[in-house]
Amino acid sequence: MDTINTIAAIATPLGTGGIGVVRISGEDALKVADRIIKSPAHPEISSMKGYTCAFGRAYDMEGAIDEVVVTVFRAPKSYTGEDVVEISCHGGVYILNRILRACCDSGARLAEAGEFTKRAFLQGKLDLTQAEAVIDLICAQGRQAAKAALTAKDGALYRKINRVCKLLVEYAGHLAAWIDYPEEDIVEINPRELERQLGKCGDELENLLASYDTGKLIREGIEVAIVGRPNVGKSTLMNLLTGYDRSIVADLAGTTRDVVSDTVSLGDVVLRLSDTAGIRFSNDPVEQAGVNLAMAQIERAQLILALFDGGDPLTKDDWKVIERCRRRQVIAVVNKSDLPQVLDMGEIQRSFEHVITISAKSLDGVQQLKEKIIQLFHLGSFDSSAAMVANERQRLGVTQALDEVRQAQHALAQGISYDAVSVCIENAVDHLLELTGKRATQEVVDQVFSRFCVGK
Ligand SMILES: Nc1nc2c(c(=O)[nH]1)N(C=O)[C@@H](CNc1ccc(C(=O)N[C@@H](CCC(=O)O)C(=O)O)cc1)CN2
Ligand SMILES: Nc1nc2c(ncn2[C@@H]2O[C@H](COP(=O)(O)OP(=O)(O)OP(=O)(O)O)[C@@H](O)[C@H]2O)c(=O)[nH]1
Ligand SMILES: [Mg+2]
Repeated sequence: MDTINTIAAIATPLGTGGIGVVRISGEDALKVADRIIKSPAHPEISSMKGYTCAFGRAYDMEGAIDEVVVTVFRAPKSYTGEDVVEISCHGGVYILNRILRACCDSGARLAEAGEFTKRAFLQGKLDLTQAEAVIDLICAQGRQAAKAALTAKDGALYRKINRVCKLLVEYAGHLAAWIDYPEEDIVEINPRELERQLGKCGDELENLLASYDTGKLIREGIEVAIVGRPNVGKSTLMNLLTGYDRSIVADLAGTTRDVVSDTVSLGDVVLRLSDTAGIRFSNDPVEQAGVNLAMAQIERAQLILALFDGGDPLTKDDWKVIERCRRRQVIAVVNKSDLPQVLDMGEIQRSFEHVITISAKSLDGVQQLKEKIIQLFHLGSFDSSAAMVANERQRLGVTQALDEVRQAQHALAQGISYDAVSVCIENAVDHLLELTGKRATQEVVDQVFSRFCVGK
């Protein structure tokens, strides 16, 4: 057991920046600050009020480290619920590390990953789903993902789970009373009515699960492979979508060799794009290796943009691409619409459900391509202000709770003993309480916070 209960960490990214923050939390946070900060206006940081700041200098044994601004938060009104001191210094790796070391030499210890938020959880500031939303906020790459994470941080999922949980506890209590004191004057259980109520709880849990796949796409982005035979304009499209010269474009067939990847936001949607080598048979082992990578990318992708050259007839290599894309989520993109069109569109229409004609040169059709992607993944109907299940842990917990609720319903319908019904409902409650962390094992809690970075 660690005896030092005051933690410190660098809260900002370790790099060069305008300012950087070292954060201290715990009962000795103010004492630690007293030892390393000298502020002309506040000789004792520990006598500052909560939510106030002061200008000063940070010192260690060797002397002054930097000029800083110190912000004081007093328990319980802080992120962690404990006394917190934030030291804002100049944003350099050396200075940040030296101030952190000074904190540790003055009564703090290094924080573990996620320990600040874990303390907020232990102090009851957040439930586990809200803590998880903090990481999702940090990792959000687009508007929808950030909004959904903030909704969860505000407790939308927590409240929903809590509501269902309360109802189930009520039913379980009623059943238990009925089972234990059948001869007493307890309102009789109407199995049909209870079955109906359980059905409603089950439906709520089912609705939560329904948005999981779309939410995952919004959070993590869609893995998109841009493929096609050489010279159809894959790299040109890649550059157009990323907005800069990410890939080399040349009139030479076989220009792209490696997989070139980048992440872009198209409106609300994050695409994890991969530009690939043109698919054709080649005697050049290096080019062939690139083609193999392209093939592998097709297998991995959630969406394939299969490019064709509208200004050329279909070739054997085009057919290879068509074969590879069968039974996959594909948009056929017929490029170079600015050139006289000779491509057999009939064949393309027969081979692909979704076909978009564009010119990567003149940008014609690119907007339609984007809209098609949003439409294909049902991202347009995504409601980021609704409660939703945001990760595997939550999905599993809700699924297990739902399973128990459905079993309870089934048991009622079959006229199986109230004992069995009651056990199922109690199991469902257990799963829900583990989700919010009200009744979670140390392992579950540690697992959640192990996903955090140090300083959060
Ligand atoms: N400087 C700074 N910026 C930050 C944070 C921080 O800790 N420090 N945050 C985190 O890393 C986030 C903000 N989160 C916070 C959450 C709660 C409280 C807080 O003081 N809560 C009190 C008072 C609430 C109230 O007045 O209603 C409380 O919960 O009792 C502070 C920051 C993002 N920006
Ligand atoms: N006219 C016209 N030319 C285009 C268009 N898109 C790309 N090109 C040209 O087509 C040639 C090949 O483009 P790239 O983007 O390098 O083609 P690629 O598919 O990446 O080729 P590889 O990497 O060799 O497989 C270049 O000269 C581009 O300028 C278009 O929409 N219209
Ligand atoms: Mg290329």
